[in-house]
Amino acid sequence: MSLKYLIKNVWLPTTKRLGRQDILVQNGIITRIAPKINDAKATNIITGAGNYLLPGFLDVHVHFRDPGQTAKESIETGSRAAAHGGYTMVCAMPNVTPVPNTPRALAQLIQKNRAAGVVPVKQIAPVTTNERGNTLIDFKGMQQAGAVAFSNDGIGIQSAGTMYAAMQQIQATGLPLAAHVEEQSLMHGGVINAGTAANRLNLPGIDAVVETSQLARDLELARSTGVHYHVCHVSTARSVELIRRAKAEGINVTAEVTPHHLLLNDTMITADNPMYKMNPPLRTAADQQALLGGLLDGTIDMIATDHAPHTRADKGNSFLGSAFGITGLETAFPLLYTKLVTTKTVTLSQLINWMSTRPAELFQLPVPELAVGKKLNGALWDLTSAQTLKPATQLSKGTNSPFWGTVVSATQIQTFVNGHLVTL
Ligand SMILES: NC(=O)N[C@@H](CC(=O)O)C(=O)O
Ligand SMILES: [Zn+2]
Ligand SMILES: [Zn+2]
Repeated sequence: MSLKYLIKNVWLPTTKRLGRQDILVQNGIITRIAPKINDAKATNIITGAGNYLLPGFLDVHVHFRDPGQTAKESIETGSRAAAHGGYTMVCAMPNVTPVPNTPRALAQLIQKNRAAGVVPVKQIAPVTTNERGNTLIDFKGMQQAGAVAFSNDGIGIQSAGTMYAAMQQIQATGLPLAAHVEEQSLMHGGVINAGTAANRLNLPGIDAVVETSQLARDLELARSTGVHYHVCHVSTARSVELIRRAKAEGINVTAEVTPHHLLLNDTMITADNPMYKMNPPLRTAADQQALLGGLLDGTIDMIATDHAPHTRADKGNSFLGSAFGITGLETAFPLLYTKLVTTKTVTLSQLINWMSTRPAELFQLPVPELAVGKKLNGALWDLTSAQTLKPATQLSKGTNSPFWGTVVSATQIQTFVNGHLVTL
C-alpha cells in the first residue's frame, strides 16, 4: 500500500531560521523536506500550521500491568497513552503477573506487545525469577527471545553476590542491566522522603542512603564486571555525585531521571496525599536541583517517566497503605517543555536529546530522526496554546498523578509511528 502523507507548514526543531517546512512521507519514509511541496497525489494532507513536528520520544521505563493487573493499565491503553504523549516507542518493565521468567513466557509477552501496542512496546526481562530471590534468569535465552534489557524494577537486587553474578552474565549479552537501587534492610516501612515532609506529616521516612548505599555497591560491581549498568529513577544529589565520579573513572554506567523528580520536591507535599507517593520518593529541593545539574552536565543521560498506573482503590487516601507510583507518559513532555524550556532553563534540543536520541542510542534502539530517508516517528505539537492537565483528557487508565490542574503550553495533536498516523 503506497500511502502518502503531505504534512504542510510545520516547524522542525532544527529549522527555526529556515522557516516552516512541508514534509512528504511515502510508505512510511520521509522522502522530502522543503519549504513548499506541491503533491496533488498525496492521499493525506495534514495541515500543521504553526505547530511543531518533534521526533518521537522513547521511554525506557514504563509499567503496563499486562498481564495480571489490567484494571490499572493494559498494553493497549498504555501504548495509547504513550502515543498521546508523543512517544513512538517504550520499554515495558517485567513486574507483571505472572513475571515472564522464561524465554518462552517472554516471547509470548512480546507477541502480545506486538499485537496490542499502538506504538512498539519493547520488553525488558527480569534478572531473577519473579524479580525476587537469587535464581538467575536465562539471560542469553531472553536475549534471543527479544529482551532489550534486564531489570528487577520495583524491588531491586538485594544480594551483592546475586548482582555480581547477574552482571557477569548480562555483560556477555551486551544489553543494559537497569537497576532499581533500593536497600530493603534500610527501608523500615518508609513511604515518603525522610526529613521535613515525613516529620511534618508524621509518616515513616525513606532515607537517601536506601538508594545511595546500593548504588555505591553496584558501581563497584559494575566496574569489576564491565556490564552496561543503567540506574533507574535517580533521586538524590549524592547519587548524581556517585555516578559522576564513576563516569569519570570510565565505569560503563548510564542513568535516567523522571519528570517528577526533576519538577517536584518534598516541600511541595503539604498534605497526606498519596498522589505524591512514589518510589523513590520526592527528595529535597537541593536534590531536585542536583538532578537538573546532572542532566545538564551529562551525568544523567536521559529522562524516563516510570509510568506507574494504579487504580483509585490501590492509591487510597493516605501515604500509608497506598501503592507507590504515578503515571507519566501523557504529562511528561507538556510539563518538561513548560517548566524547563519556556523558562529557558534548558533548550528544546536538549529536551529532545534526553527524551528521544539518548535513550534510543544507549538502549541500542532505532533513533527517531526527522530526516529524508528515515521512517517518520514523531508527533505534531501545539506549543503555543495553554491547556490544563486533567484526567478527563488522558488515555491511560491510571489517574494517579500529582500534576492535575497544572497549566501547560504543549498539546499533542497527532502522532506518527513508522510513518503511519496513529488513531487515538
Ligand atoms: N515507581 C513506583 O513507585 N512504582 C513502580 C515500581 C518502580 O518503578 O519501582 C510500580 O510498578 O508501580
Ligand atoms: Zn523502580
Ligand atoms: Zn518502575
